[in-house]
Amino acid sequence: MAKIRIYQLAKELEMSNDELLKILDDMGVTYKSHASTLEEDTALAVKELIGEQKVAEAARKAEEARKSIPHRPPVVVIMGHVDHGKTSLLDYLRKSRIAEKEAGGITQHVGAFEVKTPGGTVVFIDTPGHEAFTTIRQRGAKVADIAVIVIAATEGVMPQTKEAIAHAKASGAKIIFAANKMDLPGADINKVYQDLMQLGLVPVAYGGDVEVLPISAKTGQGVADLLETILLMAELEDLRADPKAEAQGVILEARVDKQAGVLASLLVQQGTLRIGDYVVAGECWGKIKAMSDAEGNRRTEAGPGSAVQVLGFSELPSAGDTFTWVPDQVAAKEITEERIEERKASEARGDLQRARSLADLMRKAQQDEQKEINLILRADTQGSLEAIQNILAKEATEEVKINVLLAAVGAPTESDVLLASTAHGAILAFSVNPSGSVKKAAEQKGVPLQSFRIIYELIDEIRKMVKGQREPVYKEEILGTAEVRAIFRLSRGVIAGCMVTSGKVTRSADIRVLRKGKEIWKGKIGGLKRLKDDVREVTQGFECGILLDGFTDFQEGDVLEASQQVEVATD
Ligand SMILES: Nc1nc2c(ncn2[C@@H]2O[C@H](COP(=O)(O)OP(=O)(O)OP(=O)(O)O)[C@@H](O)[C@H]2O)c(=O)[nH]1
Repeated sequence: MAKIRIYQLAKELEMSNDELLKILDDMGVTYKSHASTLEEDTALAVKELIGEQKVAEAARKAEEARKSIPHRPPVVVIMGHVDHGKTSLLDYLRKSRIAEKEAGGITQHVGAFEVKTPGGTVVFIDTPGHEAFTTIRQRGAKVADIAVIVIAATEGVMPQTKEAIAHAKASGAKIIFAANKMDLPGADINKVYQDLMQLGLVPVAYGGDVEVLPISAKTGQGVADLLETILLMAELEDLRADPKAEAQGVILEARVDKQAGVLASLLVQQGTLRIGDYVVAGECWGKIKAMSDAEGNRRTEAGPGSAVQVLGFSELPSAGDTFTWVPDQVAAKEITEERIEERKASEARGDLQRARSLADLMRKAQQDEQKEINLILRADTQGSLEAIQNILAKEATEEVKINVLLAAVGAPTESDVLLASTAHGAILAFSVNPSGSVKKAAEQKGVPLQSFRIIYELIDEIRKMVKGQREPVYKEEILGTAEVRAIFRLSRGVIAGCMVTSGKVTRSADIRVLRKGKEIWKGKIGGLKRLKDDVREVTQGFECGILLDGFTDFQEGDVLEASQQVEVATD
């Protein structure tokens, strides 16, 4: 930028001459009039200053806009080891809520309920345990802001307590511990403190920042303090939601009622849902015909933090799907149809890339530029677990952080698979055998699960994973061949009508076009059809239509050779 006159710069910066002159005064720049020329350096400095001011102004406005959005109640899930008192605590909270109401108040299960306290409202997810929570999380929806993990003070931290901590951490929820059963003579809160310390969680009572509240779900002792702590934590989190926004939230549960039809419980997270609104959730849509809340009251609208049961979905939505408001039926139908099409196309393409080993996971993580690898460790003894964790700590590098979600004694469980699947992690098992059902679950969800018997093999695997040494070696495997018998020129491309003459042709295969035995093109398939349907593969003896990605110049008699790259074991 060369020299510039003040009025020119003012025009460029879309401000008045006087405004710019004032800025120059503040900067200590001397001038005669608005027609004076500014040195290049000065003009640049002015521009920079104005730029900074604009950014600051935009940030201030954004913050102001955020602050004008009202607070919303925190959503809490209760987790913990079996029999530690999750259901009892939920029951107590539910009852205390009804007690305030007139006698005879009925409740209905709508997936969540509100507890009103003088300090504010708290929404509790009405299903204890992490299964429900994780199923919801699996679909990518964040439901709970805070997890209350119940620990019986008569027993202390138990295996599922650790699992619950891992689940809560993986979801990004804040954690509050409730040391339960304090009414029993055997209760010892110090044991709970010490057990938590062992996990690296330092309770407030020991100078740390981990909240541990003594309660009794039976007598209700401490429950008010627990609610207060939840609300305090929520205040720090500054949770807000705009009731005027388009309604959006999560499906908590759904079922078919023989008389009423599809009943879906949902939690409104943003905006206000009203009778007559159209919504889409996954591949389903609905027009809200009726809504009712946990008190059994009919509702005409539901704002942020409300859990309601709604009537009006066309089909059964899945728990964990997010729902969003759409303007009308046309939009609702179009969006869901598009989603169904997309899913079918991706299934036909065989898109679902699944990591099968740690090395796969590592590579995928690198592709996604993910810097953390999430692992679940399972071993036969505490000693082996510690040894493995020490090794992991040593092997992690600047680039690759290893995050142990859960390290526990015993065989991997289905809940581990859920956790790994939500966190895109892997399970390493040492000297423990995963059951058949767990292996199957891992397979289905695409979670790498590797078992080791010899510690050095496990160390080796971890090293390779971290150092990314295990460069995959691929070899080509011929799947089959198809012969071009007819050529169809359509608006969307040229389709080769083929007969599969050997093996099979799959949608994801690499294709070589051979003419008189010579390769004339190589690439991918753009579409594979049997009759009118998109298919994943066609086997020998069947006819199919093949559309290639970037090749249209077919001739009858051309041979399409399908192959795929397979990874060769290097050790
Ligand atoms: N004395 C006493 N007993 C309690 C308390 N909380 C729960 N219990 C009892 O402990 C047992 C287990 O409580 P639940 O609430 O069913 O525990 P849970 O964690 O929901 O158990 P699962 O649903 O099986 O995982 C029941 O017999 C309860 O009555 C408490 O604060 N004090």
